[in-house]
Formats: sequence, C-alpha cells, structure tokens
Amino acid sequence: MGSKNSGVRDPLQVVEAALRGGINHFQLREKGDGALTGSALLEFALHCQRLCREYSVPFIINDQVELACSIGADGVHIGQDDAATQEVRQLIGADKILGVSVHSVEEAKIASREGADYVGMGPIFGTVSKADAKKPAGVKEILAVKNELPNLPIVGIGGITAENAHQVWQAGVSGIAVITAITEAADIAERIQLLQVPCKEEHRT
Ligand SMILES: Cc1ncc(COP(=O)(O)OP(=O)(O)O)c(N)n1
Ligand SMILES: Cc1ncsc1CCOP(=O)(O)O
Ligand SMILES: [Mg+2]
Repeated sequence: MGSKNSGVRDPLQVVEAALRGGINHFQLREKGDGALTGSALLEFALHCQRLCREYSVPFIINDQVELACSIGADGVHIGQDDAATQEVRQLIGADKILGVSVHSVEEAKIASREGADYVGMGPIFGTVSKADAKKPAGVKEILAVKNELPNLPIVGIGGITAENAHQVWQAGVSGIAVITAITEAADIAERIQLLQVPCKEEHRT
C-alpha cells in the first residue's frame, strides 16, 4: 500500500495495525494520484521501514529501486514495464528479496532465470487499486506457472477479499498481496485472519 490508500485513516496507523495483525511482508507502493515524491516520500518510506523493523517484517519497495537501495530496504518489486530483472538483481545484491510481476509461464521462466525470488501474478479479480491493471485473469495462469515451475513462489494479487481468497490459496500460491481488503477493513487484525484461514484449512486436510 501507499500513503493514499487508507482513505480518512492515517496510513502509518493502518500499516502498524496490519503489522500487529500478522502480515508477513509489507510492500510500499507509492503511486497514482497525489503520490508522495522527494523528501516527503523518503520520510514516509523511513517511517514504514521503522515500523516493519519493529515487527521483524521484511520491507519491500515497489518500482523505486534507487529509493530501496538508498535506505536499505529488504527488497524490491518490479513489473514487466519497470527496470530489467537482471539489472535490479545486480543493483540490490544477492541477499535482498526481488519480486517480479508476470502474466505467463514464459515471463515466469525469464523472471526466475534472471534472479526473481518470487513472482507476483494478477490481477486475479477486478481491482480498484491499479489504474492500468490488465483484465482480471483468474487463477488459470497461476496453475500453469505452478505446474511448470513448482519451486517458484507465486504471490497472487488483485481484488482478493476474505470471500474469494480461498480460490487463490487453492491454486497453490505461497502468498497473497492485498491493498483494499486490509485498508478498508474496520477490524484489520480480524480481516488478516480471514484472508489466511483458507490456507491453513487447506494444509489441515
Ligand atoms: C506482489 C505484487 N505483485 C504484482 C504487483 C504489480 O506490479 P506492476 O505490474 O509493476 O504494477 P505496479 O504495482 O507497479 O503498478 C505488485 N506491485 N506486487
Ligand atoms: C498492484 C496490483 N497489481 C495487480 S492488481 C494490484 C492492486 C491490488 O490491490 P487490491 O488488493 O486493492 O485489489
Ligand atoms: Mg511496477
């Protein structure tokens, strides 16, 4: 999420509530109308990073590789229209987390070969959080990538809610990424539990 995703609530309070509620990664995605830039972005990023450290949760920055390097973020997420995977891997070093958005088996193979630790796949469902999102793709390509590259962690994203999260977990993802489902939740901790439950139930059966 970014500073403009939390409506009337203070974004840092939402981030902290999500950390307290049990998220295991946080991605700062500062883009779109009114997105912070320059020193305001740096200050916001440092606040988020400090909170993530308090909760021992990896802090990942979307798109902005230079910012990530300059503040020592734990990782970077890039898409097909962002910097090249190989170059970003070189810039951030072997120990940092590198996520790459993919939409096909072919893109997943390239991302994996060029140094991605995980791939993000979506939008699975309709989303209001990404203005230039592709058409919702469901879980079909996730199943195909899982089949071809069983050891490559996949993170599902896009329109995931407590009601449909089980469909995504069932496709075999290692994680789900959400913005609205958490930022609009009245009770963030409870929502995080609901988003995770299908996965736990899967493992029990
Ligand atoms: C976990 C995760 N998956 C996919 C994306 C989308 O990245 P991208 O396609 O580069 O789009 P933007 O987020 O930059 O608009 C993501 N951010 N995180
Ligand atoms: C960044 C991104 N990439 C694909 S969909 C999406 C937005 C996810 O937000 P939401 O969980 O609110 O649909
Ligand atoms: Mg991007």
